[in-house]
Amino acid sequence: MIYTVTLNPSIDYIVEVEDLKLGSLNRMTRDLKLPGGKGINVSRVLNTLEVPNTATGFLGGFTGRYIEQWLGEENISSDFVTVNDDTRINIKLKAGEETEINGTGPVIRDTEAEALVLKLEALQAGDILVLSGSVPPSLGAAFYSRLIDICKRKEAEFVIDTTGQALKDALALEPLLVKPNHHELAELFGVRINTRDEIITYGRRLMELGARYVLVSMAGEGALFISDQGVYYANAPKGKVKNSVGAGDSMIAGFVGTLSMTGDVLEAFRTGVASGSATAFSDDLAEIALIGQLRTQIEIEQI
Ligand SMILES: Nc1ncnc2c1ncn2[C@@H]1O[C@H](COP(=O)(O)OP(=O)(O)OP(=O)(O)O)[C@@H](O)[C@H]1O
Ligand SMILES: O=P(O)(O)OC[C@@]1(O)O[C@H](CO)[C@@H](O)[C@@H]1O
Repeated sequence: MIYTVTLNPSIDYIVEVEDLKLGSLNRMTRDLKLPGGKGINVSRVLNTLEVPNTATGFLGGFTGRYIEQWLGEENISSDFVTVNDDTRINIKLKAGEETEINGTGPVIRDTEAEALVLKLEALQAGDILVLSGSVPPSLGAAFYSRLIDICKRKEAEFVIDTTGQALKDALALEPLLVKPNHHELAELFGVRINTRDEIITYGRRLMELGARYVLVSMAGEGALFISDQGVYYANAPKGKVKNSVGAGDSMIAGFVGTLSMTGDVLEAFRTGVASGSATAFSDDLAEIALIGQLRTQIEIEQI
């Protein structure tokens, strides 16, 4: 079974404004409230791909209830810890460019944190835990390490999509997959990356540090897949970008879901790229018809 963990979910409030004027009253031309948070996005795309999974993490208040109801309506299995404070609302402002304003997240009390730890004690050998997104400050940066410890003890696998020290700490614990974009990769090693060869050099470094599979996404420039079997490049399909929020999460869902169902890493890579692009070309997350259509446009070449 695949479990996704979203420690800091959100309602993504997507707001479109024609010509943003700071310091004035602006009227929205369109707005949309979507359930968000990286692990929740992964669960929604896994569900679209008909890959069994359960979403967990923390949800609270009216915003938390909105997300829970939405997931219920999509028949997504969920098992969140209910927290006292409201789940955050993240603003995704579209005014020509995309600007994001993310909340820090609610306070998570010790008893609430322990309730999640207890839920994850149910993990079994062979399960995959997808840990995605920011950690609410009240939990402390080391919280992911606690969850990974449970994984290791239960002989489950884990995927981690986070940044900075939390990602560095996780690498030594041998994640199944990490998926930085090329900017995050450069930031992680404190370098500038200008060429594909440099991306490969630092991507390989992630493997040497402990990751089994590394995906480096490059938005419209496609993606690289690095494992001990070699390095592969996939082009990104062409299309009109509507909303790239969640493209990276969709890529993780496509990769992990296909890998768990087929064991074929290159098919997993192809579905990952198609799922990421299908989300970039949609208002909400990827739908199955578009994922299928885009899969046929992806060429994978070994480098
Ligand atoms: N402009 C685009 N055109 C085509 N495909 C795209 C585009 N942007 C994203 N994608 C697809 O989504 C995948 C992941 O995108 P990206 O590299 O932006 O990840 P990310 O930065 O983690 O995304 P985000 O943080 O927006 O969820 C890419 O590898 C590609 O397949
Ligand atoms: O603040 P975090 O946890 O780093 O990221 C949260 C977030 O930006 O990530 C998702 C897209 O990947 C959105 O649904 C959500 O708003």
